[in-house]
Amino acid sequence: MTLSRFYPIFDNIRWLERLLPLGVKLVQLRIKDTPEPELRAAIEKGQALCRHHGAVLVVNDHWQIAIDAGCDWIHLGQEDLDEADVPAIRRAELKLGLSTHDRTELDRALSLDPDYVALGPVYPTILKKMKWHQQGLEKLTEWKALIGDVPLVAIGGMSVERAGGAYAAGADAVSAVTDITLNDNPEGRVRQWLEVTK
Ligand SMILES: Cc1ncc(COP(=O)(O)OP(=O)(O)O)c(N)n1
Ligand SMILES: Cc1nc(C(=O)O)sc1CCOP(=O)(O)O
Ligand SMILES: [Mg+2]
Repeated sequence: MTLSRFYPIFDNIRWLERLLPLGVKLVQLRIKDTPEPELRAAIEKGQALCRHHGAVLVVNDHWQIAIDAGCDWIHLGQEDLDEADVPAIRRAELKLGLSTHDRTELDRALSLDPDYVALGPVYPTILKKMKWHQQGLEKLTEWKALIGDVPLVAIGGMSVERAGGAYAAGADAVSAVTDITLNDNPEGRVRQWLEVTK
């Protein structure tokens, strides 16, 4: 299965309603601090919107709701893995993307036979506080050599202008949040992303 090269991440379904019609084919719903009924409804709606637009939805963190809602993909970080029932995720035939930041995390991720591995933050990110400042493009090249055919996602401080460097360094897909959501014209920015990633 080939992962779409552009992989934006949003924190609510209003972004999906706005941007899926432009042709985004892979998107993550990363919803934090939201009570269960609202969260479940958002994931179900996100899945329906993605199906309608022929896009793939990746649900961040909430693996049980993703299973219940019949979703196809889940993304988990290392702390999420401490709590998640990976065999249940596999039994439900969800594809699994995993975050990595160092070799120990990569070894753990690879032991779980992931459907992609994400490396970040490639550049400094303003979205969340992290103990890693920036990994750099060289680390993407190192990761790609280590993971072989497993798709590699570059995340953290990515922009339209930086995407080419990440692909050249070995990334198969590039994720972005604030490059789109803080842009004065998110629709225009997504069109630029689609142009550089086609
Ligand atoms: C594509 C992608 N890569 C990394 C992350 C980060 O996941 P995690 O470390 O679990 O942190 P949170 O996003 O849950 O704060 C991601 N979500 N997506
Ligand atoms: C959610 C997330 N995870 C990261 C990691 O390195 O695991 S970096 C990141 C934030 C990405 O946002 P932006 O594109 O605005 O920098
Ligand atoms: Mg997480």
